[in-house]
Amino acid sequence: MSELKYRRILLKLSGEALLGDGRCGIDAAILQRLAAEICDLCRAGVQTAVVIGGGNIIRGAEKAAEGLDRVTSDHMGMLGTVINALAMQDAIENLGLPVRVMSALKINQVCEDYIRRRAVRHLEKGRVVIFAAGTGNPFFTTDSAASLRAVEINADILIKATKVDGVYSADPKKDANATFYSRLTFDQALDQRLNVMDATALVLCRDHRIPLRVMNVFEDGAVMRLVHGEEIGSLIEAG
Ligand SMILES: Nc1ncnc2c1ncn2[C@@H]1O[C@H](COP(=O)(O)OP(=O)(O)O)[C@@H](O)[C@H]1O
Ligand SMILES: O=c1ccn([C@@H]2O[C@H](COP(=O)(O)OP(=O)(O)O)[C@@H](O)[C@H]2O)c(=O)[nH]1
Repeated sequence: MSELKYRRILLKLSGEALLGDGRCGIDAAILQRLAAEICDLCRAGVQTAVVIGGGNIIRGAEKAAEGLDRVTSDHMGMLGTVINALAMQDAIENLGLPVRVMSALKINQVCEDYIRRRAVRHLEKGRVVIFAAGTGNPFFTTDSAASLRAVEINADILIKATKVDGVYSADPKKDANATFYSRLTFDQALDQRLNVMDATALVLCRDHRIPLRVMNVFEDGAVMRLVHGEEIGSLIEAG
């Protein structure tokens, strides 16, 4: 394969993608496949940091709509991301790669606290770093956490691996006539309210000039091709 285009990436994995055909929880085969892809990236020399969502376990806003206090339900959502992160840590470790979960909430009998300088050090040593518990604050999403960590660790790119092939003119799951954008600017995504990522996440990437790729999490080997420069999914850049 060609030279690496990106040497340090922040990979945002959809929590919901871990569901598979189930209604709640983690599909072992999907977890294994994603862990293997992360290991391949690391072995190819890509410093790989990961943020995993929690949509397969709990979404705070949905629980709040059912009557639960919003802050409490967001705390539950963040703990859900820790569960996913621990599962991924185990899967990666079983494939023989060093990996650390770092949590934005303090649960240091379970995993490391998030400390930026330590995270960067882990990456430099070739360890996979999984950032858990989102930003540590309610009312945010793991997409915002992914943007924040990408900026903090100075990632070359943020890759959002999700359930659609990229960014469309409208939600392709709801509008069959939605057209695909292979390239667009953050301002375009914000102005046109292309809800593939929340505004906080988009603004952070825009202001700190971190390019964002949105791609399908179910496409085997796509992240590897992407880090070698192939155009995959949609690229969102500062204008
Ligand atoms: N303009 C758009 N282009 C692409 N996807 C969109 C758009 N608007 C809404 N979506 C939806 O956004 C979803 C991805 O965001 P989200 O639900 O946060 O997923 P994730 O679980 O990856 O965080 C897609 O599955 C898609 O249905
Ligand atoms: O900084 C954060 C990140 C996440 N969450 C909570 O964790 C849940 C799971 O994350 P998300 O919905 O982003 O997961 P994904 O859509 O990526 O699976 C969210 O619904 C929120 O309730 C939060 O409160 N603060």
